[in-house]
Amino acid sequence: MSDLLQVSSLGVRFSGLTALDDVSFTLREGEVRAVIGPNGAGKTTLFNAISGYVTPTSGAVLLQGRDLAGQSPHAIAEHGVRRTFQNGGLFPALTVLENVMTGLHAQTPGSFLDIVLGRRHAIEAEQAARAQAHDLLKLMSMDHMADHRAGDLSGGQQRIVEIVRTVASDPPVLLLDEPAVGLSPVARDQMLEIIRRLAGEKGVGILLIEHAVELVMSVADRILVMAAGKRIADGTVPEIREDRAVLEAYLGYA
Ligand SMILES: Nc1ncnc2c1ncn2[C@@H]1O[C@H](COP(=O)(O)OP(=O)(O)OP(=O)(O)O)[C@@H](O)[C@H]1O
Repeated sequence: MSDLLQVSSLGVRFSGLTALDDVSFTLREGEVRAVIGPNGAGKTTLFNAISGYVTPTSGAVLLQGRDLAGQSPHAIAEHGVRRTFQNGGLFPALTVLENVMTGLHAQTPGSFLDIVLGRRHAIEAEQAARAQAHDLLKLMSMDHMADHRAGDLSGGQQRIVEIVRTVASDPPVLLLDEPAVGLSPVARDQMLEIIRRLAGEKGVGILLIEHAVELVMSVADRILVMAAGKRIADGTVPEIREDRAVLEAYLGYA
């Protein structure tokens, strides 16, 4: 599989504090890549720098060869690097299906006015979007919730719908910030399954911040370990389990 994203020597400094120090890694198509590290390691800063919410002080973020570093969050999302936030904000009064359709909106030709005026191409586009949203919900085993109001769903279900909405536009890269935090064991398993399917069946490259190490070990293909703004290890699950620097710096024993 080819590299989708190449992060090279990325650095972020906040007036005197180096929050991210010369971090490099790659993300392949269909790969689940976890980023772990103790509090203050720089994980959120890394996500913010990749998605444009903070401006990197140095380095590059190449998406399929094109450098996105320093562009606005909106431009980076348009290029296909999408992220979810811990409280992503679905439209609570809309149904699950309608929320997913809002994620397709950018791809759907035909303005609201066209739809209101009943113009044929707009109606066809709307029907196609509806069918596509259903397919996506089915792929994520959420189709039975399609007509529920988003505001009536549990927190975990809302987070799943937010992920479905985020991937509705087929972004090549998805950044997930602690998707499983606070979920029940059942919802957590469902979330893991969804992450695997997005990578395995849709080929999305997924970058995942997660504190629950056992969850990371069960879902990630490769793990980037950070401490104090630096990359301290990078490798497959067995490699990371054996890595001395990780055991010492992250897990706290020598
Ligand atoms: N906007 C900011 N201004 C100044 N310092 C910041 C800012 N954002 C983060 N930092 C600092 O940068 C360092 C890295 O923080 P960051 O939030 O990226 O770590 P993290 O690994 O995500 O931690 P956690 O697991 O606690 O969320 C910390 O020392 C933090 O205080």
